[in-house]
Amino acid sequence: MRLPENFEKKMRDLLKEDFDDYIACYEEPRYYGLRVNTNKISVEEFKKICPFEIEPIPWIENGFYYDGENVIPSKHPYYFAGLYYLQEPSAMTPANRLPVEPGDKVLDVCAAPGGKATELGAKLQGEGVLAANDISNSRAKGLLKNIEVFGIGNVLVLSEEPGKMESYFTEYFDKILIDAPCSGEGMFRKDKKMVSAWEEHGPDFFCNIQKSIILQAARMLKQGGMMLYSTCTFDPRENEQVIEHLLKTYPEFRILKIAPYEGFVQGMPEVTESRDPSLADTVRIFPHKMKGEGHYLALVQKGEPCDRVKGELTGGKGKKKLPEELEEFLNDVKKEIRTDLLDIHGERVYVMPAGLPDLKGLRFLRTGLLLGELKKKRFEPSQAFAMTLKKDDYEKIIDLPLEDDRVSRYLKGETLDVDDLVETKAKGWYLVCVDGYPLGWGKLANGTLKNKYLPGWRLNS
Ligand SMILES: C[S@@+](CC[C@H](N)C(=O)[O-])C[C@H]1O[C@@H](n2cnc3c(N)ncnc32)[C@H](O)[C@@H]1O
Repeated sequence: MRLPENFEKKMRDLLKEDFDDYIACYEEPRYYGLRVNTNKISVEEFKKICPFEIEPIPWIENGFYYDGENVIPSKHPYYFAGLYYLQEPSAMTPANRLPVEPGDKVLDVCAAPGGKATELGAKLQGEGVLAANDISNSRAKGLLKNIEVFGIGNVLVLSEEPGKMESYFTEYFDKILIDAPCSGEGMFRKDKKMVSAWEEHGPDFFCNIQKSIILQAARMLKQGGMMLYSTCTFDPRENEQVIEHLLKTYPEFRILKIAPYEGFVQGMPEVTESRDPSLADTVRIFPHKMKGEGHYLALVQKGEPCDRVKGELTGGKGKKKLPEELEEFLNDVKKEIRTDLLDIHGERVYVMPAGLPDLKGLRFLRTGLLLGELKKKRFEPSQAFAMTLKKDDYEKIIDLPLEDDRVSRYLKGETLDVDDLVETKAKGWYLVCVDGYPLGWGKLANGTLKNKYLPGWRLNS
């Protein structure tokens, strides 16, 4: 593989006697990873039903290697059910090592396409709020889709400059992840195009952006809150030196230890001016030391640790009178929908996360969970809502086994005959599942199921 000369020289200086092992890795195949959505299925259960061979990623409890040269997990119905996300193994580490708890207010500053945001959202287990932002509007669309497939409803999806968000969210978040835009040196083996991108915009270009973003994020973090900074690059200017910049500007921050793994390499205080020894508690992932492509992580805390104010975040404005057609639909929903948090904008009905500040003026792709739309005298539930449900959360289910060819026909958008599965007179909105995991809606009449699977998500669309 062709690597730029100045990159090789830099890596030789950085790695010294390890350089030969590192460079030899470029002759090896890349690693493919899959991360289980623990919001929908336990790891144990997933191992039982996984239709292809997987091998545990030793430092990620819900992460597995798969043979990416021979299987395509992105075409499998379980992928459409949001049971897993495909992600390079070292890229699973940042969201895994940020200690998010249910009820936290969490920000992912550079979130698209959602590899880390989906894990942060799963860790919240429906409590608290995930604000997932990406400055690129087109990339934020992919982010929204991945968050919806994962069934994360307590969410804000934004496309903003972090500098603009600051005044809305000053010291608001308990946990922040910054997976910064970077020169991508750790991705050269995975994606050869990264090499020419690096030649165009290298570490010097990115380190100034990273230094701005980390300070902007720092101002949105609560006292006692934790922030994890990560990149998929090796250059010290984008890693230890960015953390040094944060500590210099805001001395109330300190570096925390990251839950260890034998393959992790310590951060390098010697590549900074301050030589602060606590930089050794940051983590470097190198492909010659463990089975992952490459990353850098630093976990920091602002001020002294303090308990999150537990309990209910302030809710909506009391019980609301709901439109009849919505009430009727909700009769079939067995899980609690907080009607005090419902927000109706024209036809669209949302369940908002509790305790949000006024967000007017920010660019959003989604605020809260889109429950569905009020059409003339009827309510149409959304695809996103279907994905947040478990099989037992809804009264009317069509549960197809994986081997049933109606699974792929449903995912392709076809109308299905299901008279063998429902009573003759059954009708209305049905939640279609594969092996008990919801895929989307269908509308039943006379034994025929009209396909309501979201057109843009269909198999082969
Ligand atoms: C490394 S990628 C994020 C990958 C993502 N965290 C994941 O795991 O799927 C960096 C992202 O930062 C976004 N970005 C670039 N500059 C930004 C800025 N100033 N503020 C917020 N996001 C930015 C890019 O559009 C890009 O999607």
